[in-house]
Amino acid sequence: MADLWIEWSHITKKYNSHKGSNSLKEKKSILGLLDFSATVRAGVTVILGPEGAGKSTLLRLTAATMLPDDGRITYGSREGGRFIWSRGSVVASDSTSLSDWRDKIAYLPTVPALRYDETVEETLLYYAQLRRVASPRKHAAECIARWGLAGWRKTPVSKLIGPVLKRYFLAECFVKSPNILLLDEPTRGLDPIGKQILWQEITRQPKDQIVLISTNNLAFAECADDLILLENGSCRRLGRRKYLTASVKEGTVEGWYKAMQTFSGLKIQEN
Ligand SMILES: Nc1ncnc2c1ncn2[C@@H]1O[C@H](COP(=O)(O)OP(=O)(O)OP(=O)(O)O)[C@@H](O)[C@H]1O
Repeated sequence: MADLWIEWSHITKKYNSHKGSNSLKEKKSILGLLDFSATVRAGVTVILGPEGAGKSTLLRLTAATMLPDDGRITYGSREGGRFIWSRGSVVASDSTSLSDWRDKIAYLPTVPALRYDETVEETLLYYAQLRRVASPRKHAAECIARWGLAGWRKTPVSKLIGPVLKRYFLAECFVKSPNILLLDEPTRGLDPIGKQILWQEITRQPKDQIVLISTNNLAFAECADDLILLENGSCRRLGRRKYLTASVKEGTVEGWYKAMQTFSGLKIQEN
């Protein structure tokens, strides 16, 4: 898909939290995103920000697993039309539907919910077939090999644990060959080899794909073409990584993030 983009326009999302005992429950509103506006184009964009800044909220909304309270999200491409939706209503669409766009998205939440009794090989083949990739059997087998999952090929997914399970979930996202790949904290719980594979896989993705990654791992954020800095639910900075990092003497994402921190007291916990 050529010239793909996502535009978030004045997105606000609040969560309701109920505190106290059942009879005296106090309803409290917690800010997820506040008037968030930004646009990303094809390439790898890493979302940074302190704990609770709204990184996961942004990915959830973009994956359309949750509705914003306000604002609109536009998914667009030169050939594939345009799709704009806001609070669950379609504002404008060029012959595409939300489910058409969702089919183009693979999303890895921080805590994936689905666990299958089918084997690693069966599920990855199923997803390759579902996405109608060319030669699905070969595609799934290559994915298994690349993610170092050959030893678990015949293992039911429900029996995987730890870093191997994380590698499987990542392989599942990549096997779908999506146009839009959304990864929430992909390095969390991953072993060093898994991190290396992930880096290779991200950097070898087609350049017309949008890859959005939320991470607290500043070394890993060096894989980005663009960086978004979120603070208190809003976009504080968005720009090319190489220009942003060139503005600090270290020339690294970590150096740039620390420089931003000195102005606002941002704190990040690496994993
Ligand atoms: N399901 C939920 N119910 C209530 N509050 C929530 C929920 N999900 C997120 N929040 C709150 O919304 C705010 C933004 O959370 P979010 O998870 O989007 O931030 P984050 O930047 O991803 O943080 P982290 O780096 O800790 O994952 C936080 O204050 C969080 O506690």
